[in-house]
Amino acid sequence: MLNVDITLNYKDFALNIAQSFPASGVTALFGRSGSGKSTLLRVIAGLELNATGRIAWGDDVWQDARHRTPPHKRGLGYVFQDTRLFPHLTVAQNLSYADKRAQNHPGPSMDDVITALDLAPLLPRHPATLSGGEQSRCAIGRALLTRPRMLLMDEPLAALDATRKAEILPYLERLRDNIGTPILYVSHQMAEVTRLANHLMLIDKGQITHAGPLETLLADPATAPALGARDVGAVITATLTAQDSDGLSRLTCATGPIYLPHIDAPLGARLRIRILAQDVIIARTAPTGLSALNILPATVTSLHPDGASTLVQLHAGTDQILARITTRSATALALAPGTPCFAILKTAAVAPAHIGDQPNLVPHTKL
Ligand SMILES: Nc1ncnc2c1ncn2[C@@H]1O[C@H](COP(=O)(O)OP(=O)(O)OP(=O)(O)O)[C@@H](O)[C@H]1O
Repeated sequence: MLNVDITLNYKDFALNIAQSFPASGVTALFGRSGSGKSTLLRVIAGLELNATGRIAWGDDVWQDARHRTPPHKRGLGYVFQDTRLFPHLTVAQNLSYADKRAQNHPGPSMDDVITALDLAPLLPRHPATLSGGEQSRCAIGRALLTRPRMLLMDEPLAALDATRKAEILPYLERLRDNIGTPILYVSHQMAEVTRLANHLMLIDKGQITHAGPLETLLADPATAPALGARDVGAVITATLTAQDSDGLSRLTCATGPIYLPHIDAPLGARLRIRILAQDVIIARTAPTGLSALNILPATVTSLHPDGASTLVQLHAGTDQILARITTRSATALALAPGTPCFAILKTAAVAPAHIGDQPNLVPHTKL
């Protein structure tokens, strides 16, 4: 566990953080531009000399009033959007450079990293001959081979276009589930965060406003203002059960089947699906003669009116769903906590980028 209790004052900005960071899985730090994400990473790394307070990794105190552990002795790894690979070295040499200087902590072997990131075909090449996504994979591999206690990733995919990003996200899911190095992941892309993170922290004006398991925070209407109207939406867990001949994939979630455009995953895969609140509509009775295929029985948990629109939190089996409807409709349907209803989701509303593997974490010590 990383414990941070620090203050840092710039002329027009103050960072005030009192927070514990889990030492497993992927913790996403999400906030708008200028909220303090990169500054917090630099404080943890020991690069902000004006930060006051205490930082400790378990019993190992990195900073207090009397002492400050230099950055290179904290056992942290970094990945930035600028990959910073050594241009004169091949991929293999970049990786062995890190391997030879590795910290004396548990961590993945060279083979583990090459397999997880599919680096074998790239080993003889120089960074300049690689695509942006390939360079990112090498940079992540190199950082992991320093066997860090924690990997700090500051918008590592920000320089990539949507296609390259989609290519690299499955590799990051694989790292999360197979390598076990805890990751603190800075992003302002909610789609990326919901694919990767199992823990979420929202930061605003230099303070962490919400922290908790990703599923819980995304289903909490209190976090909606921090996420912004377009990004509000819960995640549900579903199992891929069939590939239908008309091109749809059938999944089973807590309250029954749902159908989505073809998902390229093996049958039985446990998937995490992000459902945006703006894509869900609500009916009091089971609709008939409707084109939408996904009609989930649910119960209203709470209502959160905000002017003309109302955010409705629903329970659908063990899943929670958020729906944004007009306040007029919420009144017309007489919705109240406990009201049984149906949550309706258009099949095409779920973008492929919003479907990922359900996290299946391994403990760090497995390695
Ligand atoms: N060295 C500095 N001196 C003065 N102000 C700074 C300094 N570094 C950062 N700031 C200010 O601190 C605030 C937080 O910056 P930071 O880079 O941490 O934000 P961020 O959340 O990472 O943003 P982005 O998503 O745009 O990268 C900003 O208002 C920035 O202008």
